Amino acid sequence: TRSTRPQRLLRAVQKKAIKGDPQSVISTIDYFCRHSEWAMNVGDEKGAILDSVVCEVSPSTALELGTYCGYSTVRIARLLPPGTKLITLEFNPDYAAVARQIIEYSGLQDKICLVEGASGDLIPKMQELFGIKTFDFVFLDHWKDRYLPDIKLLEECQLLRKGSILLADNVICPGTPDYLEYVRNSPLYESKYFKSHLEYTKVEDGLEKSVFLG
Ligand SMILES: O=C(NC/C=C/[C@H]1OC[C@H](O)[C@@H]1O)c1cc([N+](=O)[O-])cc(O)c1O
Ligand SMILES: [Mg+2]
Repeated sequence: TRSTRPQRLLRAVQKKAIKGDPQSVISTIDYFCRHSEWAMNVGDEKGAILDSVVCEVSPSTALELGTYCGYSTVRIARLLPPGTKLITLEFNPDYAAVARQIIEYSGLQDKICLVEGASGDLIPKMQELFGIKTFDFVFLDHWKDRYLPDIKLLEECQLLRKGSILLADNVICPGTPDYLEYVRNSPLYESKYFKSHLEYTKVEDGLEKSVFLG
């Protein structure tokens, strides 16, 4: 049977990127998605905004919802100081299998813990599985209708603290209207929109950065 797009993306990384070099893995994926096949990575333009927020927060504990092929996982982990952990949750086992290989190829496997499963099931287990008290940084990039229920779950499980930063992809395209309405109107958050474009296109999209006020 025909290979899948994630498998073709992985093959491009194994063929063209330098093993152990996260930046070359990132550049190879961006080149593949611009010149061969579009894929739903956060991409280079929004990725630069993601980089600047990760550097500003310099998190000790970080959570990513929606690994896909591991592009943003590698982008985030390459900026984390030694001894910090990025936990990334992926529901789709085929995506997870590709992401594991891309993460390993980048050489960042010691900073990343990829867990397969539904975010709604795994978030309440973060304390027991990883001894996590609170997350300094959360990147939301999974199913768009799960953003709102999952941050409410993070609140209920007391996994956010004063100053925790949420960064959400695709708040315009495909769009997360209920999430946006919540973080922009709830007294629990201070929210800011970073205008950009849908990865590898001219379509408007953006990232929403929200500080939990506790
Ligand atoms: O659905 C998107 N992401 C959620 C991914 C959902 C799938 O991967 C994680 C989950 O296991 C599910 O199988 C998405 C879609 C577009 N898009 O343009 O359609 C652009 C993006 O940046 C996106 O993150
Ligand atoms: Mg996205």
